[in-house]
Amino acid sequence: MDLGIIRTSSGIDNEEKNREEAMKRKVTETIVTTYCELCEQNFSSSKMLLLHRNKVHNTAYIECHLCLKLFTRTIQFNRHMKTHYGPNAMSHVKCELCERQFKDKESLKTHWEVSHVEDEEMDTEDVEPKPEAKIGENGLNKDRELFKVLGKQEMKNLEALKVTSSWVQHATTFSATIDSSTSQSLSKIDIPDFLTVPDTISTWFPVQYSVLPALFKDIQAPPPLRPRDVAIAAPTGSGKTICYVLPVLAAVGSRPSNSLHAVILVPVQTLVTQIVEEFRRWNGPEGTAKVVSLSGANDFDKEQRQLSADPPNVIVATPARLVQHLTAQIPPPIDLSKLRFLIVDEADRMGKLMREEWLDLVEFLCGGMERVACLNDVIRQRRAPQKIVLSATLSKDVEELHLWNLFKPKLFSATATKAKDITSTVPMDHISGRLALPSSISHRLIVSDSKFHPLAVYQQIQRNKFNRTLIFVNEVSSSNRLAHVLKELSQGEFEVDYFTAQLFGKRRYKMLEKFNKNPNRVLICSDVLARGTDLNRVDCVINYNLPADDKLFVHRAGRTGRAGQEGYVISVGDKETKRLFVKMLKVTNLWGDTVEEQMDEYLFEKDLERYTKAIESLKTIVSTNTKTKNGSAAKRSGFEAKRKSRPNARGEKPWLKKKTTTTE
Ligand SMILES: Nc1ncnc2c1ncn2[C@@H]1O[C@H](COP(=O)(O)OP(=O)(O)OP(=O)(O)O)[C@@H](O)[C@H]1O
Repeated sequence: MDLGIIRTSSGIDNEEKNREEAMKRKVTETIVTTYCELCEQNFSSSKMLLLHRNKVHNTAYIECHLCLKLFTRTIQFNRHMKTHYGPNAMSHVKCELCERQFKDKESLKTHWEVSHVEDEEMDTEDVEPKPEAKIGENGLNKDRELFKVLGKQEMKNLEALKVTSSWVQHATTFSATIDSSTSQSLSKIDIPDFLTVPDTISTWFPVQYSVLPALFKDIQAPPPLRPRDVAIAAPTGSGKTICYVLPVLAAVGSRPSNSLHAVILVPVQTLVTQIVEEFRRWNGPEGTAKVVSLSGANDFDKEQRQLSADPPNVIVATPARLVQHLTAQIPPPIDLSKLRFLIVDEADRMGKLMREEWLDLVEFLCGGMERVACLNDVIRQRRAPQKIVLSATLSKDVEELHLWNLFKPKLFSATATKAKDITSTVPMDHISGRLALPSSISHRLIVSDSKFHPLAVYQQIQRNKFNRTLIFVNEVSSSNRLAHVLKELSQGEFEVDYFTAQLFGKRRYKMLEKFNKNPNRVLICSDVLARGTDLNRVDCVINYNLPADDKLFVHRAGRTGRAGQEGYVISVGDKETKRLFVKMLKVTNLWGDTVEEQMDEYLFEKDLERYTKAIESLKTIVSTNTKTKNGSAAKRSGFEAKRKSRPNARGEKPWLKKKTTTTE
């Protein structure tokens, strides 16, 4: 026996021990990043999860044959191929057995040898004909319920399964339509007597009547462990804001302590001011709860001083500004350890990177809200804040919902609106099972030559005598030009303003206040106002440029027809844009009730003269602007030359120094 390899039993044991310790270390080190909603198993990477889902739950995935990345949805795979491998990336050779794509015949040949050759050998056996797929009692293909026997490779086309979380399927539903039959009287819900009901509120809307009792119950009789998180999916303008304003004020109470009770996060500044206003409406003039807004509209240092001098009970903020305050100084001036509510309005607008950008930090400062894996976690996190996420287009996608790390979530979802029922064949990608416009909104598409679009918009406003009109454009430049042409055409019939993200601070609110207070207004804006903004009685929303997707169409349209009032949406386009528009809206049947109106050239004749004058004056303005821009550039260079000609701080004129020639 070679002495070199004599190993005492202890030697073997040590090795075993080291190996076990290494395994334990590896297991503990693997950070659980994701888990399977269906069998609650944890996985160290989304790729492992996808493979598990494909193997155990038969959900399909598509693998990019070039970078081997996995996708659960074809649309993601196509987008990946187009962005990474060019527009014709998809036109590759396809393996007819497993339908995988390969960039050329060579790679297909190697793939075939690797993964199908043994099949051919196996095929030489006389394989009995495949039995008819037996359908189980739950309507699933019984074959698919059987696990594959190890060592038996069967490449078969897997059907994509729509994986929906159980809590999404068992939602508490309410009517999406707001009228006298679905609203409830105020006496049906007991609200704390220190809250003042605004005069405009006379009944509870369906979403409020469905959500408020559940949240008030968790406040009046707190459960032994943390209360269940809540998700709310209701159409635009259905009164979702009050669903969290009242519970937060009730939790703060009539004699508030100095601790922070609630943080409300919204995607844009305009919403911060609007929600603080809603708190003030219910909080009454004395205002027991101290509500503070943190956003780019205020000065950062002033906000910091206010937070340290007078700690608030409620913070309404944009995520970026909140993180700025939480990381500006250690310890942060905001104490999240006693938070009762963490609320995110327009949740689907926060984007996929929100967990990296702010959610992890906020959860860490709330005392840790890691994914609950056992009872010990539940007990340790019993003081964690209750999360409430809301949106009119909350996504149903399991991965997106998974990002919120909701604790035993309860979903409150609107049922289909009367006018927009959708057949079951339409892919339901949104929580409420459908993208829906409030039934009080009607949509009209004006098809005309693109050079007459401003004139078509003017004629629609003039013909329908809209009192307040919101016009959405996609570029800032078109808002200025459209505003100029409409001013020239209207000649004082109505006021035209334009609102873009370039407007800062108080000017935004002054513009909105002017629009809210005065009649006969037209406000041209970008999508910064598309979500959540609650403007006073907007009669009509005009899509001068098409929205980027169906969700944005719903949010833009939701600026009108709020609280059950009547609203009109007009989209302006030419034949090409109509084709794109129909394609975008047909999938979720938002195109269902659209009325199409063809505006031919003869309809514009009566205003053609004024229109050409308006275009001429616009051209002169644009050309003068470009001249001034060049001029200022020239001036700037002239200014540069003058600046250089002046003596420097030491009174020297370095440019006069003669170049000293070195003589050897
Ligand atoms: N019970 C009620 N009775 C009368 N008006 C109400 C009631 N609840 C809300 N409103 C009014 O309805 C309008 C829309 O409310 P809110 O902004 O909360 O809707 P929302 O669902 O948040 O809309 P969005 O999805 O666009 O954010 C507001 O002007 C609000 O004052």
